[in-house]
This record gives sequence, C-alpha cells and structure tokens, in this order.
Amino acid sequence: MLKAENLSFRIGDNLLIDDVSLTLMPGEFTMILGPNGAGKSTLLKLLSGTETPNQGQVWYGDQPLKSIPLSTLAKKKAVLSQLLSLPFDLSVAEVVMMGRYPYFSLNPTVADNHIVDQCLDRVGMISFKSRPFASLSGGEKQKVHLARVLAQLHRQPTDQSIKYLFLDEPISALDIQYQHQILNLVSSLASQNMVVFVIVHDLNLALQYAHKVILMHEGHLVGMGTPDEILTETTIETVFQLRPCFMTHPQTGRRVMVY
Ligand SMILES: Nc1ncnc2c1ncn2[C@@H]1O[C@H](COP(=O)(O)OP(=O)(O)OP(=O)(O)O)[C@@H](O)[C@H]1O
Repeated sequence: MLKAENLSFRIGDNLLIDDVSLTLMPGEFTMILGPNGAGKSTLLKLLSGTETPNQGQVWYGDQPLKSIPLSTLAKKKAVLSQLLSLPFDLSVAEVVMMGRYPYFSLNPTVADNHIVDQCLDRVGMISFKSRPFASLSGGEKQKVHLARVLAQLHRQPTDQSIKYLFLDEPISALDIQYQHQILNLVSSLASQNMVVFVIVHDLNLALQYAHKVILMHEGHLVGMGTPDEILTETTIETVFQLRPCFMTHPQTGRRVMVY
C-alpha cells in the first residue's frame, strides 16, 4: 500500500500541491486526470520520491519513503517520465538494460539479458533490439522506456513484495492499437501485487481501464474514487470547462463520453 498524508509542495511563491492525502492499493489500476498544470506530474514526483514535499509524508507500506535506502527503492519502484530522449548514444537493448542496473555490479548476467528480451517482446519492440535508440520514432521510444521500467520491476518467482510503478503519460505518443495493448499490459501488472499510478489525458480510457481515478485541479485533489463516481458531468465541467455528454457504448454497455 502507498499512503500520502497531507502533502504540500511549493516552488518559490507557487503552491504546486496543496494538502493532498491519498491511499493507493496494490491490485488497483489508478489513473490520475486533470487539466494542464493541475499538478499531476508534481504529485507523481512526490509519490515516487523524485521530489520531497515541503509538508507531509509518503509511506510505502509501513516505511516512510524517505527512510528507504536508494538501492532498495531501485528494486521496488520504477518511474516512466515524459522525457523520452537520452543524452547519450545507446542501443534499444542498452536502454532497457538500464532497468537492470540495480541488480548487477559490473556486467549483466545471462538472466538480465533474457529479462531485457522478454520486456522488449512484451511491448512489441524485440525486433528493434539492436537499433540506435535515437533513431526511433516518439511512440517507439515510449515503448522502449516502458520495457525499461518493466525490466526494473521484473520479479523473481519467489518475490512476493509489493512493487510501485509510476507512469507519466505512457501512451501519449502511441497509436490506438498500442494504447490499448499497453494499458492491458499495465492493468495485468497491477493485478500482480503492484501499485500502479498512471497519468493520462483521455477520459474515455480512464472510464474503460481504471479501477480508481484521481481528479486534480490547481494543485488540489478534486475527487478520488471509481471512474463512474468521479467523472461526472459536474466535475468535468468544473475542471475542464467543457460540458460532456455521456452515452452508452452499444456493444459493451460501458459509459463513454463525447464533447
Ligand atoms: N520549477 C518550477 N517552477 C515554477 N513552477 C513550476 C515548476 N515546475 C512546475 N511548475 C508549475 O507547476 C504546475 C504543475 O505542473 P505539473 O507539471 O505538475 O502539471 P501537470 O498536471 O502534470 O500538467 P500537464 O498535463 O501539462 O503535464 C504548473 O503550473 C507548472 O507550470
């Protein structure tokens, strides 16, 4: 379980996160939504330990996040940020191998190489293994970085510990086929004792995939609950200044939104 208590974060005079408390459970696929500048990436950074709150505390299980040694944290938690480019010239396989750095000292083992292949295969990028990373398209880069975080959180069969996965707009550059493929993959990860926290902008994908939705606006948490509880006409109009229209999908019976 991840628990955040009364988090606030400010830069200069800007209060980016204002008294946010939440609980995330392993097994739940949590999506965070909100307009540009709402504070979603900042909250992700606080929950993943990339930034330290000015007030409040984050707990991973019964341990304060700030007390967990970095070497332990690197095997427990992985973050996919919006930054896709890399300052050095690496192959696709080498980028994914970065996810294995916490597990070996000098050289990767046969098992590490196998995990890299497995993770590339899971995101449909195994045939790109030897390509220079810099030569990939935006969507291809996004899939390779996802393989990297999968490699980082790869479990040994005996490992029952809770893992924490943070994805900042992981499907923003993907075509619709891969959007669904990756969200299905992330959903299956959530069911494997993982806390999964994903920022997306597509409210319909949240309606389709999320177990829990967190809606943010101007650094505040507007609501947290099931997509049907939180994504209502009123909240969407308040936060996005657009009145949505809900319809029922003719085949699945699910709620879908049009604008
Ligand atoms: N270093 C900084 N100094 C001042 N303000 C900042 C800084 N970093 C972020 N902000 C501001 O904090 C607010 C929240 O930013 P954040 O990136 O968390 O938003 P977001 O909800 O993830 O937005 P988006 O959907 O556009 O990615 C924004 O208004 C942003 O301009």
